[in-house]
Amino acid sequence: MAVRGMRGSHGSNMADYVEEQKKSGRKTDARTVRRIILSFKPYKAQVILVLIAIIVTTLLGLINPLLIQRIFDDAIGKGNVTLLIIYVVIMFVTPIVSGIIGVGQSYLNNRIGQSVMRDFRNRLYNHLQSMSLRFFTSTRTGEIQSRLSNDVGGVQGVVTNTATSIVSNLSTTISTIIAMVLLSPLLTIISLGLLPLFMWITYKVGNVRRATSKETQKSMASLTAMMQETLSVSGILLVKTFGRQQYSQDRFEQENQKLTDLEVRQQMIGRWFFMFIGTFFSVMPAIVYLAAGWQIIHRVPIFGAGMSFGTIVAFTTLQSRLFFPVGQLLNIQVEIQGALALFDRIFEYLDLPIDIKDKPNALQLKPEQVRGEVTFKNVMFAYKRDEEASSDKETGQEERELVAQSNPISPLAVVHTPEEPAHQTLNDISFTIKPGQLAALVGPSGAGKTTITYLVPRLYDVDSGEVEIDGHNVKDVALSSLGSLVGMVTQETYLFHASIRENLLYARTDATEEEMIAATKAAAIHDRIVELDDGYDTIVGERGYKLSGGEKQRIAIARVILKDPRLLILDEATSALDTHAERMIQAALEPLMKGRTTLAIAHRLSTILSADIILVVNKGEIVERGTHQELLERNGLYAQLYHEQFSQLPQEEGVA
Ligand SMILES: Nc1ncnc2c1ncn2[C@@H]1O[C@H](COP(=O)(O)OP(=O)(O)OP(=O)(O)O)[C@@H](O)[C@H]1O
Repeated sequence: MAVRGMRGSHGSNMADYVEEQKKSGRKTDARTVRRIILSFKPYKAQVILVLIAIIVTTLLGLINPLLIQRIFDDAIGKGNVTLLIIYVVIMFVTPIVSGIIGVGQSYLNNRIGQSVMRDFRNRLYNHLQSMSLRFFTSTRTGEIQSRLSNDVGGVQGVVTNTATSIVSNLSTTISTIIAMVLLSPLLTIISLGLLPLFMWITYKVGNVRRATSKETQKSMASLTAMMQETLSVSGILLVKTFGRQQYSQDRFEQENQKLTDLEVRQQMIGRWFFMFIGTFFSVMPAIVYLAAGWQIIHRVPIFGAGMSFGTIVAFTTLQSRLFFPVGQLLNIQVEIQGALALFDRIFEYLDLPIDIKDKPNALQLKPEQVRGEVTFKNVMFAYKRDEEASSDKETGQEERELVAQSNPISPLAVVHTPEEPAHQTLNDISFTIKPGQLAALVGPSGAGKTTITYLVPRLYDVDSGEVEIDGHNVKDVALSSLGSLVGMVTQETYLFHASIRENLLYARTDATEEEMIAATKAAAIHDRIVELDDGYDTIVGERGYKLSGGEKQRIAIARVILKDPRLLILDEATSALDTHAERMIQAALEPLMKGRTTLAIAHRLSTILSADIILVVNKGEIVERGTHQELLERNGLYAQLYHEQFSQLPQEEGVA
């Protein structure tokens, strides 16, 4: 198993876990099993009820075979009709009672099993929601979805049926064997002598099944990721505009074929073995007839037990009763081994350490009490090498390289050699933005502007130095509190596949209709929305693709206006809009920036002209700072950027 992805401090828990797993497969198995059992704890009462039901039905199941002996030897043998009728009535009633209990038991089974699955899905989803951005930038979305759906779905059968199936089959087996021993120890030894051998082989088959199962899930995740990447709006756009349909299809078909082969292999593992066991159990009665017949004909009571016809019939009936549960138990063992692999994958995600979380007693800052001063003090930051940051430990270097060759846009495609040092993204960044001020970040592409903005709402944590809001280190502030203080308008607008109203109210579910309309009016989008067929109830496509770029941006701006954050982070879109659309955006932004501290990655002349302070970023450092006039006079990088990029922009845009 590739474990490279889990090196470094962020992955140390996982690395230990995997190391341990390698060292002692059995110990981890025990640990996995213990964790699975723990997940049943909230349903203890129901589990006990199921156990009782199982024991009762098992005992009921023994009554009929044992009665057969009595019917032959006591009732028929001695010509007692009354006894015969009594026994027959009992034989009628027992299966009915046991059947009714069985129905109740399977209802409980499903209830418990499904509840455990629900808990797993909830835990996984909640845990993943708490993971930092770092995790999502280094893991394929499809991979995450696959764990939530395929893996959890894969263990469903085991969780709903296997536990009870084990108990019920085990108790049937044990009780039947006891009854068999009571009838004839010799015949029991003859019939069951090979059982230990079967068990051992089954264990081996199970191990192979487990390995294949892990492979299969990996392949399934890969397929899901591929679908997710190429069948999304952006993905299909890329495929079509590059004319790479054939290439995508080939890649998909290849992985799909691999999955098919793996599935077939998984189903076929141990098939021969189970055929052998089946045959063995079918011919066993013949051997019993031979051994028992021999005893009766030659009148040789071995182990002191005399053999009767009743005993032979009862014994073979018991024996046939044994075939099903033993077969099931052997099979279950194999299935459990497979399921353990899936549980390992689920637990792996649940064990991922959360790197950005609240301190104990984290500060809750009330938005109305926050003045909105933002300070960076000697901030150092580097994106961890992908290897360290990646939580996707299944994806080793080889796979990354493969992905890189086949899909250069995948986040996994970043290939680093282990010797490559982490690149310092931000170096000694210090600045203060006073309450209500507008600070504009300007600088060449890749300079680190976006990264600076990410540190304010703690999407990433600084390596050293401090980021403060009103003098409080953001690391001391509760994340939920930061979330309500900071509003972000990103370059790429993300809208849910829902109505415009729902998308707007996402910012504040309790906003009134008037507040919502005031926000859309401020963002200069209200008139456009009411023109749409369904007005505010118009459904926007995934990522809002049915709206134009400028409209989407204005909806996103209205959404933030509705949220009314104390601090605004604005990443102005670089995509060129026509002058009219630009003016609309401009009109939308002005009320948004008013009265709150704004940190803007500025691409518009109007924004930099109205900025209280311009911070010029280059290669992770602030190289110049000041107002537009001051910086022009310095004739440094800003002046150069200004002359190259901004001074050619349309004049009206420059009017702040
Ligand atoms: N998730 C990430 N993992 C690793 N490196 C990253 C990540 N995101 C950005 N970087 C790198 O960090 C550096 C700064 O990126 P950043 O996005 O902050 O630049 P920027 O100034 O905002 O650029 P642009 O104007 O093009 O958006 C770049 O070299 C970039 O490649």
